[in-house]
Amino acid sequence: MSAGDEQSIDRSRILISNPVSGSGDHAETISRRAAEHGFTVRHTAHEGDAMRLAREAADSSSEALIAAAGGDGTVNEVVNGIVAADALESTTLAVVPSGTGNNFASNIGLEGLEHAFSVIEDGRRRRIDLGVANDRVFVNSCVGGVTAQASEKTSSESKARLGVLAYVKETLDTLGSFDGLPLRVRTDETDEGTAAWAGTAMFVLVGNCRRFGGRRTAQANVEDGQFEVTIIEDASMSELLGNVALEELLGRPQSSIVRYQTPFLTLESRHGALEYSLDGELLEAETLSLETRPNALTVAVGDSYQPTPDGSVWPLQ
Ligand SMILES: Nc1ncnc2c1ncn2[C@@H]1O[C@H](COP(=O)(O)OP(=O)(O)OP(=O)(O)O)[C@@H](O)[C@H]1O
Repeated sequence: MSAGDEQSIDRSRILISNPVSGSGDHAETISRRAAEHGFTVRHTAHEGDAMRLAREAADSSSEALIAAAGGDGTVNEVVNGIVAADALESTTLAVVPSGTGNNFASNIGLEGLEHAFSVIEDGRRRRIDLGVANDRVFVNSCVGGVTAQASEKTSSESKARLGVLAYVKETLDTLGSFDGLPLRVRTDETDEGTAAWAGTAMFVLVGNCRRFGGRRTAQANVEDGQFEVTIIEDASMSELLGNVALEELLGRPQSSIVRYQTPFLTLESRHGALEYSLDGELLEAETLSLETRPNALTVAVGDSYQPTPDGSVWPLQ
């Protein structure tokens, strides 16, 4: 960087843009709009770059507004960078949705690129919970047992009817069979030497943000300092679907669907390392220790933002 570049940098407004997220044709528009709003723009060159750039930006400013332009993966990296710089107190996160799923953006009430810039200027600031899994941070969810491929393929009709379970169904349809996750689960209420739950899970969802994806996939309250955990036990699909219908009808959990609300939990594999997805980014671990950091991240949110999914209370429907 030349001395001239150095002088033109506004250290308090940095936009980190992933040029290949989503359809990959937005970088120019975002750069132009960002410059109009006084942002210094940094483009990522490869995986991991958004985290590095966010860390540098958060480190070099006493009061930073850092915008993540991309999808959930970019947001996840940027938040990890802010945490690595130990700059949560002095940083506000903004999001300019330009990824494929943009789950986090819709969770904070953003309706698109132009709307995101108006929220940056005029939107409320809220402090939301973060999730930590071993040494990595996540904003939306930590998922085990369902592939990213399955979540991409899941139809909106299926999501509207089945919510989170649509992903499980899609996985089974995609893979034909799924061996399940051999797990022991401990929560804050587990006594020493015992497990809150042990068995083979088809699916584990540790939710932090309000929706898992789609419109009806209620997941968690993002300002309560708690994870909302859903474990789908190994069961036949017809049994599962019946239980989902019963849960909706009776308003209480059925067998094969286990739910916890807890500020921390441990997922221990009983057979080697398992693969988890943190906001869509993969992580392999034999033991995953998860805890919330309550109200840790300041975020610019749209008018439609609310911390709970559609005002639901636990257990979520
Ligand atoms: N210049 C780059 N070239 C290739 N990959 C990149 C580059 N910059 C970032 N990446 C990677 O691109 C991946 C996808 O980014 P991101 O998740 O933001 O978009 P998306 O997958 O389209 O959206 P969503 O996750 O919301 O569905 C991330 O894993 C990130 O590390």
